[in-house]
Amino acid sequence: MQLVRGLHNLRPQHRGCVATIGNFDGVHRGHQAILARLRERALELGVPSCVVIFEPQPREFFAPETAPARLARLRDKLQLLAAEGVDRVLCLAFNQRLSKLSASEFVDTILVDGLGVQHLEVGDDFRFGCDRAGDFDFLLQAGILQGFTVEAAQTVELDGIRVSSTQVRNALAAADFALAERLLGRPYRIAGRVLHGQKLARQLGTPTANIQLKRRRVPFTGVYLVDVEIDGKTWPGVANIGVRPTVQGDGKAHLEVHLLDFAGDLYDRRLTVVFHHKLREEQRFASLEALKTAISADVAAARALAAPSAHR
Ligand SMILES: Cc1cc2nc3c(=O)[nH]c(=O)nc-3n(C[C@H](O)[C@H](O)[C@H](O)COP(=O)(O)O)c2cc1C
Ligand SMILES: Nc1ncnc2c1ncn2[C@@H]1O[C@H](COP(=O)(O)OP(=O)(O)OP(=O)(O)O)[C@@H](O)[C@H]1O
Repeated sequence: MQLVRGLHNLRPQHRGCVATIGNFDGVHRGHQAILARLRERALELGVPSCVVIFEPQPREFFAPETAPARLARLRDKLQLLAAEGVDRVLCLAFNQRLSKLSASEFVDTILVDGLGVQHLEVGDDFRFGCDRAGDFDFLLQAGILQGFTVEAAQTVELDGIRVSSTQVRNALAAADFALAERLLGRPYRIAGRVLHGQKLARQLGTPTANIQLKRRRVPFTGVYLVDVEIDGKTWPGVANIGVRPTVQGDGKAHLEVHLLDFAGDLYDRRLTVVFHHKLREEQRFASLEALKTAISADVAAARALAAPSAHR
């Protein structure tokens, strides 16, 4: 899959494609359906498929404080899109200039002049352009005038509710990982490389692998029973995801995991954490001693749940 960053990096050979536009945070089952249809249309027309995404996402640009935490960072989104058979991603910087483009300027500069789009696949609720003035009907009309077709992707619902990134976030916040898995079509995972921490954990009696998150905010916090995948092997563990209020870190989100039955060096290794069950909220303890006692109880609780006889 090819990544093109910015309109200015589009070349004449990039013209002619089928495209879709959106945030694609999490690449959930609704997204997967739209991408499957896009792949079909690309094959029929004999042109590449292109997904147009924005960085930052529009809500993060307009309201950085209240925009929801991302389900996945850009690197993971690109991997998921590649796995869905997308040929090309056009990643546009969402800035003042882009936010001011009217719906027709958006169509002209990005879709027609930039991509030479032949077919556009979008959800029927898709809105775009300054003040979100452009909608599906606007695109249909523009397509008739400018020579491209537009199709509304079939809405994917689960139990009567439209699948959306918002619904996945809500499921995760409620620690309903089974629902998140049904919405995503795969378990929710966070992957990253193991960094050196403050080396406090050993003093606390529970060695932890600190996984680099490369983002300030995460969609949920707390202490969880997890599985950790390392080079194709899976280990049960207990994880804390949050800001670690007791040790007053840097205010950034951290993901730390203690593997129940593993001894060895994990520094620099790439781990994938799969969340199963919430044990408790992250707390601010009065002392490190109190934190140590709580972590021992977490490990015991995780062990009981992870035991082969326990059903999870
Ligand atoms: C199972 C588990 C539960 C944790 N719960 C909390 C918590 O409730 N509050 C908190 O401030 N830190 C919590 N932590 C994080 C510890 O503060 C952290 O592991 C410790 O500061 C060591 O950090 P270091 O690895 O960077 O040295 C938890 C860690 C683990 C492994
Ligand atoms: N359940 C769905 N069924 C069909 N198409 C969908 C579904 N969800 C999103 N889409 C379409 O996929 C494209 C990308 O969607 P986008 O990621 O912007 O929204 P979303 O998943 O609904 O997220 P949010 O909850 O943040 O609004 C859009 O064209 C959108 O209409």
